[in-house]
Amino acid sequence: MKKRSTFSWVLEFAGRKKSYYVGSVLLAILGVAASFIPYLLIADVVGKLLSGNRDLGYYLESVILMGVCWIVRVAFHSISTTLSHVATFNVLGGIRRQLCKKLSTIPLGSVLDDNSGSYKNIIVERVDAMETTLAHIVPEFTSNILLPIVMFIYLLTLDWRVGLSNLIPAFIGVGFAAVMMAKSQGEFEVTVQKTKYLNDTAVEYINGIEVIKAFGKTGSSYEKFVNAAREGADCFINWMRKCIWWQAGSVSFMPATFLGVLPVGLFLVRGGSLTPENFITCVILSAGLISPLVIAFSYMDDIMKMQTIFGEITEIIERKDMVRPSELTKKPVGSDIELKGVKFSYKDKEILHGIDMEIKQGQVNAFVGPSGSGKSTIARLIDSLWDVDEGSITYGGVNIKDLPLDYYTSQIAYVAQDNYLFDMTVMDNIRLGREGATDEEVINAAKASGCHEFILGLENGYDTVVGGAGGHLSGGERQRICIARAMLKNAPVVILDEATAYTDPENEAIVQQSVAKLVQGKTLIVIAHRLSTIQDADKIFVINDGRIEASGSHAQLLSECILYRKMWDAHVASRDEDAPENNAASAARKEAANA
Ligand SMILES: Nc1ncnc2c1ncn2[C@@H]1O[C@H](COP(=O)(O)OP(=O)(O)OP(=O)(O)O)[C@@H](O)[C@H]1O
Repeated sequence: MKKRSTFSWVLEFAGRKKSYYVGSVLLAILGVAASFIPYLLIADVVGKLLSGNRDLGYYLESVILMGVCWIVRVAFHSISTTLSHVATFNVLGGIRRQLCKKLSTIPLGSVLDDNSGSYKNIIVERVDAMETTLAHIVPEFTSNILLPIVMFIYLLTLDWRVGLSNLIPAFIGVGFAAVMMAKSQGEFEVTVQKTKYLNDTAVEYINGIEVIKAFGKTGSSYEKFVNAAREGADCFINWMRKCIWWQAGSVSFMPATFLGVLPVGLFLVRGGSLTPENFITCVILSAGLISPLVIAFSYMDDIMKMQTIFGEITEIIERKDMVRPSELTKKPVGSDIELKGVKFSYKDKEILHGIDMEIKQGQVNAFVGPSGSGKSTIARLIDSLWDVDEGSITYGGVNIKDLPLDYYTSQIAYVAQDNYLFDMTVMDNIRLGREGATDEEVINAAKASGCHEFILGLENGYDTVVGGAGGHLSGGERQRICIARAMLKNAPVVILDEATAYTDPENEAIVQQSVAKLVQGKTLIVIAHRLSTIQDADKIFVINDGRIEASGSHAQLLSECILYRKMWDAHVASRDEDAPENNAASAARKEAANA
């Protein structure tokens, strides 16, 4: 596929503000015209002075005209820069929106493969870093490149030989700049990688600070961060070392137009083929070429940085989405779920080696098996967080790949091991379960999931803002809020991945009661390590090393499956307080019987 240019991405992200960039360029061009006129006036004034003109009025008019041109130039430049800033903020907003949207449409694995710090770095800092360049480059690069071009063409019309002589030092300077760019492109990418690594290490250090303190690893973890900072600094220094001399050569020669104009011009004046007036005009115009060129070339470095950042952004934006139709064309019948020959790998490691299972509507199903056997992976595939590599998953007889993502996600309520709470109020965190739910509905869901009382006990009740990832709440409280969220969603299929993982024995009964209410009349898939919590399930799947070892009821498996029996014996031996009433499946049954 042909690689899109940074320019075309910028225009796409600018959206309806594209015309602002166009306006910015047009005004920059008008600004160039206003900047050029004073040079013509100066040349004319010098010519008149040399010819002995003593008309003061003429000189005064010229000075006023130059002042007007200056004001017009500043006005055009300001408006041009304003327009370009508005368009640029649109571009940055567009990029951030598209990046965030993309993270929700690509498979979860594609997101998890990278450190969360790198995403934060790209979405916040890297995008921010483009602001100055992008906003200034359009008006300033345009005018600073255009003005010397216009002046150069005028110089050629005055005397083509003197005009061309301007290019001698410029060519030498460009040669230096080309070498510098060739040398620094690779180096710059390394510095970007190192900076990213430094950022990731900092985020890791902050996220893991609790573990670091608990295990007394402050020194070693800090060392990793310091090393990353040192490597980052070293590669910047290395980069500078490699290009500093070339950069010095470039900035020394590039503006030194007089190195060409003076000897050539003097030679021509001496030979009589160039008048002294034209020679002075050429020298003035040549001097005027310098500063805009220097400014224009100072943007080269920024352009390169911007290209690298765009490379990082587009790498994410061009990732393959989970392909799903936008319209519901095949309507599922019921909510049976069937997996046929499902294979799945994380990166290159195959985790599921051909899973076949049927999950019947309204039944309680359980996944049990050793840690790392693939239980959560199956649950995530059913929840469509990843796509299967081989085989299929159907919902109500329709392949889930043929169902719109919005529709399918509305059918499944997934309570994961570590459900995330956002840094917003408890009310809004629960409301995430169903957009538009009223406060009353949220409170009812909280009551049903047994968290109403503890929420009322919080500082500001339902308006209490929980910390990032729910850090201000206990594990059990977070879990109950997540169950309330799932309850509010009221989806026909409920997946509970270790729903009681964080719960102490006292609270487990409360959570189990909430779960029982949540799953009433629904298809339940529960992943549990405590086998007593699922012994009344309609169907238990024993997963072992990415395969289904056996399936059936608790009684069937006890007599037919050695692995299950071993797990049960181990559980019974370790269990001391799992009472039958603390049991998700049996509690669900009791609720169903009472209903
Ligand atoms: N995002 C990931 N990237 C790479 N490997 C992963 C990822 N998630 C899980 N795995 C690996 O896949 C295997 C199955 O993991 P999974 O979480 O499905 O097992 P599990 O049976 O649910 O385990 P547990 O009972 O301990 O939660 C494990 O070896 C795990 O290390």
